[in-house]
This record gives sequence, C-alpha cells and structure tokens, in this order.
Amino acid sequence: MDRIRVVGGQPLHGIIRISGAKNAALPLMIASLLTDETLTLENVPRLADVNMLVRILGNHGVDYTLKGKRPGEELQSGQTVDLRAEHIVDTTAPYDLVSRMRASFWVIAPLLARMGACKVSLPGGCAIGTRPVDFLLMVLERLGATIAIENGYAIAKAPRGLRGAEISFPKVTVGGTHTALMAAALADGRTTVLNAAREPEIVDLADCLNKMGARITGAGTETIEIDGVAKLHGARHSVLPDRIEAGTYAMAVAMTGGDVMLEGARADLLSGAFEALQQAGARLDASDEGLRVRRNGNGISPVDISTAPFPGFPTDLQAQFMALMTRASGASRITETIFENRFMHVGELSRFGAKIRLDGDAAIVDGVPKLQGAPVMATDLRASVSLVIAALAAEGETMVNRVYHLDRGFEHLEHKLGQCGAVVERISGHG
Ligand SMILES: CC(=O)N[C@H]1[C@@H](OP(=O)(O)OP(=O)(O)OC[C@H]2O[C@@H](n3ccc(=O)[nH]c3=O)[C@H](O)[C@@H]2O)O[C@H](CO)[C@@H](O)[C@@H]1O
Ligand SMILES: C=C(OP(=O)(O)O)C(=O)O
Repeated sequence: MDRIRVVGGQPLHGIIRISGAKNAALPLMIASLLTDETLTLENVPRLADVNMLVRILGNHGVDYTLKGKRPGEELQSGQTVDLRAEHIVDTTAPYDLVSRMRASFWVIAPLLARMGACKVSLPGGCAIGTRPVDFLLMVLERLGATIAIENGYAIAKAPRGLRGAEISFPKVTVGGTHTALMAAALADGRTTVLNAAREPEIVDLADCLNKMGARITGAGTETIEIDGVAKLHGARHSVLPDRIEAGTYAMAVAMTGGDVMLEGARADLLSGAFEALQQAGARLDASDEGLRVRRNGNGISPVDISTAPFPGFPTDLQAQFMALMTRASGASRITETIFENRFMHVGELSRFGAKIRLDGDAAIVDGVPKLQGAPVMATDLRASVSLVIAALAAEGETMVNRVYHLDRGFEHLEHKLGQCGAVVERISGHG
C-alpha cells in the first residue's frame, strides 16, 4: 500500500486543473445500463472508484472502451470512455464488488427498470455512519417493484415493468434521487419526486438522461418530474467539474497562503463553502478560466459552519474545513448534520497538535499557532485529504498512510500540489 510524505511550510502558487467530479461520473456511468446503445462520457476522472465501477459494469456485460490520449492532451485532461450495455448478461451485483463502494448499489435502478429483476448486494463505502438504503428501496417499491432482503442482497422484481408514482423523501438523499431519476426514466407514466436533492451531480445526471431521450424537468429544484419513455438511446456527455476537489484545494491554499488558479472550477458549485472560505480570510475571484484563490498576509479567521444538503455547506468538505480551522485565530464550531459518524479525522488531526473536542454532532476547534508533522492515517476519503491539508501547514514531515482512500477521489493529488510548490511525494509499496 502506498503512503504520501509531506513536508509542510510552503505556500502554494500556480495552477491546478480541476478534474471531472467523481460523484457525477459514477451515476453517469451507471446510467449506461439504461440503453443498449453507446454512452460516451468525457472528462471522466482517473480514480480508483471509476476503475472499480468499470469492473462492476463489466460484470453486467457492459463493454468499455477507454479512448487513448489525444495530441495536445496533458496527463490531467479527463479521459473519454465509451460504455455500451448492448446485452446485459448478469443482473446480479455481487458482494465482493459492491461492498467496496457505496454508489455501486445504484445499479439496482437501471437493472430493474430495463431487465425487470436484479439482485444487488447491500453496499459498503466510506465509514462515516450507518448509511441505510431504505429510501432507495422505497423509491423502487413506490414505482411498483417488490423488494426482499435475503442473505445481504436486495432482490428486486418488477416483471410487468415500473409505473410512475409520487415519491416524497422524508430526508434529502442524493443516492435516493439518483435512483428515482434512473428508475422513473423507463417507467410507465409520470413520476414526481418531492424533497429531491438539489446537488449539481443530480442536475448533471438529469441532463445526460435527457440527452439519452428521457423527459426530466425540475432537476436542481426540490420537485423533479419524470415522464417515463419506452426506450433510451446513446448520447455524449461531459462530466461536470468536481466541486469537492475544487473546495479542497481552495482550503489548502487558504491554509498555506499563496495564490492558485483552480482551472475549470465553478464558483456557483461551491455554494456554502464559498462564503465560509471568504469569511476565513481567503480571497476568491471567479472568471471564465476558473476560480483564483489567494491568502496573502492576513491570518485565518475562525468560522462556524454546519453541513447541509446543497446549496448548504457540503459534508464532503467538512473534514477539510476542520483542518483549516485548526490554524484559525480563535474557536470555531463545526456541526455535522448529514452523517452521524463523520468525525474520524478529529483524532488524527490531534496528532498534529490541533485542539479539537467533540460536543454531540459538533466539533469545537480551538485554533493553534502551529501544527507539527506526524504519522497519520484516515479511514475515509475526505478525512484523508484533511490530513494532507494539515500536513501542508505543519512544521516538518508528515507520513499519510493508507493512501488508497485518497486514490478513490483525488486524481494526481501529489502532482497537482507538487506543481504549486508543495513538497509531497508518494512512496510506493508500504502499509
Ligand atoms: C457517491 C456519492 O455521490 N456520494 C455522496 C452522496 O452519498 P449518498 O447518496 O450515500 O448520501 P445521501 O444523500 O443519500 O445521504 C444523506 C442522508 O440520508 C440518509 N439516508 C440515505 C439513504 C437512505 O436510504 N436512507 C437514509 O437514511 C444517510 O444516512 C444520510 O444521513 O451524498 C452524500 C451527501 O451529500 C455525500 O457525502 C457523498 O459523497
Ligand atoms: C462519502 C463519499 O463517497 P461514498 O459515498 O462513495 O462513500 C465521498 O465522496 O466523500
């Protein structure tokens, strides 16, 4: 297993190209199961989760072609992939594949909609809470499927196809909304989704499904309407830029100081994190090129945040913001409202000398004047990168272990930070 070594203390200066969003690419790839024609996706990030999903889709019979690099393309340009589910040869998604990644459970919606039956292992994913799938199963039942849970698998059946219905989520759910879009796209009649997730990745999936012939309106609002169609066709779609990656590097610059252009980042997608970064003392300037982030001279101000569904402060940036607040000139309160166990980074940040205590669903961070490098390890993706942010500002050397979490969601992290002056290197083959 690889490790990442960071020597802190360098401000970041330069350009970081923002990749396609992991959390958009995954449902878009899964949507390829809805048609027997080719779905071409551009700007797909090179990530372990993408590779894992390719294996899962391949198991169902999806042909996958990765286009070679074009003249003039750099390492950091996203890849273009063709996905063709002409023949679905297997409607079972087995435990050993699905247990490694939460989003892989979402194959249940297109498999059921197109094939009328499927068997999907209950999911795994980041260890950030219990993460049930009851709302996702509720969606399929509302659309007329029968669901049984047997030996750790969800067995879904809809032999006469799915029927449009009204679906009202008791709580905003991204995965539940993706499931509703994909299942209802091929259902008979109209589906209305109430209290839908408004995340940009939902809008991206709806846009792509509409290019494939679906009839979806209202994505990005609380109410989405889907008029089912008999068949979807192939399409070409470019994955939207990763707002979590952009927010993470913006927080890294706010932490170290410096001046970085986040090429391709979209300020409108950063939502609550944009204001929080400004209040913390970073200067953000949006342009056609991307988002320029600067912190020169002034210190880091303490800011209270509370995570919330889009357009609130994203839970996927909570750990990174906590890392930033460890160096603030005062106390901040960070409240996590989405996942009940998303504070695994608190203990690891303390290894740098950070002062953090937990108070129910909140962490109180007392900013300290300096952090010191340490050996650290995280158990989930965003927690891991929060340790890199702390390491960039810490005195001396940090060794981040279990880098495979980072490789799930951050493309070429050490290269992107390294070209902005950070001292970051990957050490291959260690636990
Ligand atoms: C691959 C992907 O896109 N993952 C993102 C997705 O995860 P994911 O789609 O799993 O998260 P959800 O939005 O569904 O979860 C929101 C809340 O609803 C609860 N819930 C969800 C489904 C369900 O059936 N029952 C239930 O109780 C969850 O436990 C959580 O408390 O959105 C999260 C919230 O923005 C992000 O942190 C994840 O990075
Ligand atoms: C929690 C995340 O991923 P997943 O939903 O796949 O566990 C994430 O992207 O931060």
